[in-house]
Amino acid sequence: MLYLVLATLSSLCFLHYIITWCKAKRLQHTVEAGKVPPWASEGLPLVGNSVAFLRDPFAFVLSLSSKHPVRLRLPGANPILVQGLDNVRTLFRLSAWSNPAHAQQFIASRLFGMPPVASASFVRDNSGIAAKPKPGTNVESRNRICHRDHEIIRSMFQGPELSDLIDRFSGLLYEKMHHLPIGSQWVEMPDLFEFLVTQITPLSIELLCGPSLTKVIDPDFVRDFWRFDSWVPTIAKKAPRWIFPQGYRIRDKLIASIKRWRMSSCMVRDDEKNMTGCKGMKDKLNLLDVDGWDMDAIAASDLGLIWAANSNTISCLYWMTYEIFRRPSLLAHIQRECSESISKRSEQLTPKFELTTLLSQPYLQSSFAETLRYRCHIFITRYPDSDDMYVNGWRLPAGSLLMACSTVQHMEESLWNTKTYGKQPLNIFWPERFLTLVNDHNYGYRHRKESAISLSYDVESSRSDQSSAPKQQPKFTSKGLEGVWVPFGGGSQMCPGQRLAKVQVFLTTALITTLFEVEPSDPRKEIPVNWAHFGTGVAKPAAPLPFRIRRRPA
Ligand code: HEM
Repeated sequence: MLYLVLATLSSLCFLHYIITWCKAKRLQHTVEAGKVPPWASEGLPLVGNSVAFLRDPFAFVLSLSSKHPVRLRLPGANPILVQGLDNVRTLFRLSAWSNPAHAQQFIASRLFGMPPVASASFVRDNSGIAAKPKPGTNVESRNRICHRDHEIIRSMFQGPELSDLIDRFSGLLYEKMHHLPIGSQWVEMPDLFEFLVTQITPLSIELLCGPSLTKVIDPDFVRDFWRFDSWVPTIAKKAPRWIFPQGYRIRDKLIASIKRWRMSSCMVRDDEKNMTGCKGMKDKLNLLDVDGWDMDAIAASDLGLIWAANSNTISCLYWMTYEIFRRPSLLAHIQRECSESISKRSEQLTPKFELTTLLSQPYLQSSFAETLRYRCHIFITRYPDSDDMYVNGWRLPAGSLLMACSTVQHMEESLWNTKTYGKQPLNIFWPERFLTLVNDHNYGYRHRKESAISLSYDVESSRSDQSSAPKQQPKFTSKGLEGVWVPFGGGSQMCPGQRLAKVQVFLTTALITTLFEVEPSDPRKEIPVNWAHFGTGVAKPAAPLPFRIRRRPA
């Protein structure tokens, strides 16, 4: 009897799957303008795509057709996943049509604990992010939170304050690396991720908030910050506080520390103001005049910014150093490029790098690009709230949550050259994907017959592949990657911190590879990914990577 019930149920599920699949296919081939995307094929009638998504999100998004948008049935939301290169490009181009306020409200209150009375100010403001309010809106200028927040962030990370931030980060990093208590003897370390987190996070936080938050107010802040980071997927899925009190308790503690730091900064004498953080963080205090905002709201918003500034960048730094140190020939290229970038005015003990030269080195650039291609799994969201959005014949109804997924673009075979002339499949880290030879117009990553470089970078062969090194100097290229390589999103809402992230990752990699020898305990060990974080940004490792380290002779 049980078998009969099970057999009937699975037949029904299969039938349901076939019906939704056929509907999707029929719609895909319909030419009528303004068709709404079909539902993705689903196995179980009531739970939609939730089970498949929660069980293995990576496999799930790759199992969907990658050519057209589909509607998903997920827990608590029915977003439209925008797929297909032209559709993703159009979505990014139409970013200004979508209203980021809803995502901002969700992220600020749900993820970073902003009181609802303050986070509601985002959706009360329908005047848009531009300096000029949208026609027909009538929001008081002090309540134009979307525009004011956007302006503070833009001037901090893309405007005049950026070069100051870069200089300060460089200074802090040189100091840190010079004084790291590691000498000429090997030191065994339990985990590369923990090492980078402990060394680099305090610098990034000091850059924004000055030294007192992590040194005086709360010496456990960095440890708690990364504990909170591990709870982000759970909290983002609206898990209730009474079931997971620990994650919320850590968040409350971080917010309380930031609030104490904010209060203490207000009392600092004028001649000590440079100890209280960067200009942008001070400008954020002006938001206290927005209706509903108080110091709790500012502290929650600060936590969001500290998270945005650390979580992805340090994870990217980890995967990039992990790949470099397990591939001796790649390490040799990187060390050569770093040595070429050392400033002539450098002292012997602490080499200083010419940033412009460092940032344009081909192997550093291609390793960074490939790390983000391979390891970044982020949902980039857009929300058309008042009008339907039209994307290449598809009508995306107003009020729908639209998502593009970096994984879909980064793993789509038809967008990348993987087959010819020794090129590597997309499930392998291979920086040469982004390299081409000078005077060769057949770009490495695109699907073309001729290939630029055919180096093999698997761990096995990397120890002996020096002989196959290209005779010409390779060149980094990212031409034509709009909508294909999307770790920083796209269009007018693209990540404002990408320049700073690049400087932080390049400079830290340069100093570590120049000053230290680092040996993973087992270079062949593939570090598994913690898929719970899928959709939130650069992947987190699911296992420690023990290594040993010693200072290289000067
Ligand atoms: C490898 C490192 C990073 C990655 C992969 C990354 C990725 C992203 C992505 C995909 C978005 C959404 C873009 C869109 O909607 O089109 C975003 C937004 C944002 N990122 Fe980054 N990011 C990184 C580093 C940083 C850094 C270092 C900062 C600041 C110091 C930063 C600050 C922000 C902020 C404030 C936003 C929200 C912007 C807004 O709402 O207008 N990010 N980031």
